[in-house]
Amino acid sequence: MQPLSPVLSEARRIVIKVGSSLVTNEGRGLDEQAVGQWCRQMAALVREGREIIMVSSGAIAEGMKRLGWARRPHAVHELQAAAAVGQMGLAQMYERQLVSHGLGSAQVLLTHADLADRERYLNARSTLLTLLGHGVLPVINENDTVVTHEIRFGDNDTLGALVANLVDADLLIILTDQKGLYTADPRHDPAAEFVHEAQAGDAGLERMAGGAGSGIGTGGMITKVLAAKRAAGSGASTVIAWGREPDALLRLARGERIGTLLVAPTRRHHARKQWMLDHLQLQGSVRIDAGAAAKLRDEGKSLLPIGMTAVQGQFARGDVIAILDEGGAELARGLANYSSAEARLLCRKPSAEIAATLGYAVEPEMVHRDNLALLD
Ligand SMILES: Nc1ncnc2c1ncn2[C@@H]1O[C@H](COP(=O)(O)OP(=O)(O)O)[C@@H](O)[C@H]1O
Ligand SMILES: N[C@@H](CCC(=O)OP(=O)(O)O)C(=O)O
Repeated sequence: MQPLSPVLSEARRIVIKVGSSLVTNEGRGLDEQAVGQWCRQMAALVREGREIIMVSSGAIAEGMKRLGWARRPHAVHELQAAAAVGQMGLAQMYERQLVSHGLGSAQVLLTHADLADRERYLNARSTLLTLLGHGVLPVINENDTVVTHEIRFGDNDTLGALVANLVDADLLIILTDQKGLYTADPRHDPAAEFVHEAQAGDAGLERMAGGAGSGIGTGGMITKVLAAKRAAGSGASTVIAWGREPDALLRLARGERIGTLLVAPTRRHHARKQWMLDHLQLQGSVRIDAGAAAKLRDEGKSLLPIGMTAVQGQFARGDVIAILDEGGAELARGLANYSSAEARLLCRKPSAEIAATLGYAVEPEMVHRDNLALLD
């Protein structure tokens, strides 16, 4: 047996994506038994302190079955109608199964526009982190009924990767109908060899995964390989594994090497920091006092409004801003929770006064420490 992998066993925040063919038993109808198995394992992982987010496909396949359609329609409005019908069944099934294993559940439907817009991105992130903080397991799908064709994620592999980026996950697990990635599509090439491990983003992987999908799902392996590359951008590694492998999730979380592991070349904090440092054009900055600077630098704390002494420039919630020390030297960069206009009103105010000052409070921090990169 291969040695245990710390990339797997040390992952605290995990996004788990399951594809349509698994969830709907190859299109025959929701596979509640399989979903029950994953829910049991996810509940056990949450109890041991891991944070789990699920991305589940299957709405269109289940909707087609409920509507009695044998073939996948091409018209977008028909796909959207099927998704609306099927999503009801998906959500009910997850809720039933998660509750039976003692977990609260929440449905989150996202579109591309939600993640492209800075403010909605931060809102989605806050909501998901709040749900995790309450021990509730979010079950995400694309909001198929409102998206137009051009801006669909289409496959949920991409959505899984973007969610992993959104919440700074350590690991993305993609469960599918194959044991993992092969050097060619095993449905068509009996000589295809299994790939145990590779580096996420390796161009050779994209050539191996060129073939189409199962016919039930939309992506095939190529979207999984590209999802791994995307997830690696924020430092998350990806595992592609067979969803019917007994106790796959528990075994992976113990570090067992099942499936294909696509390792992110850079670790999480480094990748995020690099992303912020790569922002050449900052919209503005906040100046902070010596006490706040020490909290950020020495204790790894968030920046609270009380430590801010001045605000320069024009920026919106979600923009990357510079954080300057008393002398004006750049100390850190981070994502602003409040716009420059709001921040000006919040300077030197305790967080308890944010709501009274602005009429609302989004977060107690000006920049949360998870969204903050200290300069060396
Ligand atoms: N190199 C490859 N290795 C494994 N599977 C491949 C490869 N290339 C194409 N595939 C196909 O991708 C399918 C999985 O993708 P898909 O049907 O979209 O699943 P899901 O619904 O889980 O997202 C497999 O059944 C397989 O036929
Ligand atoms: N949002 C869609 C997912 C589309 C899809 O087929 O995804 P996948 O099976 O993950 O390739 C649904 O729920 O049907």
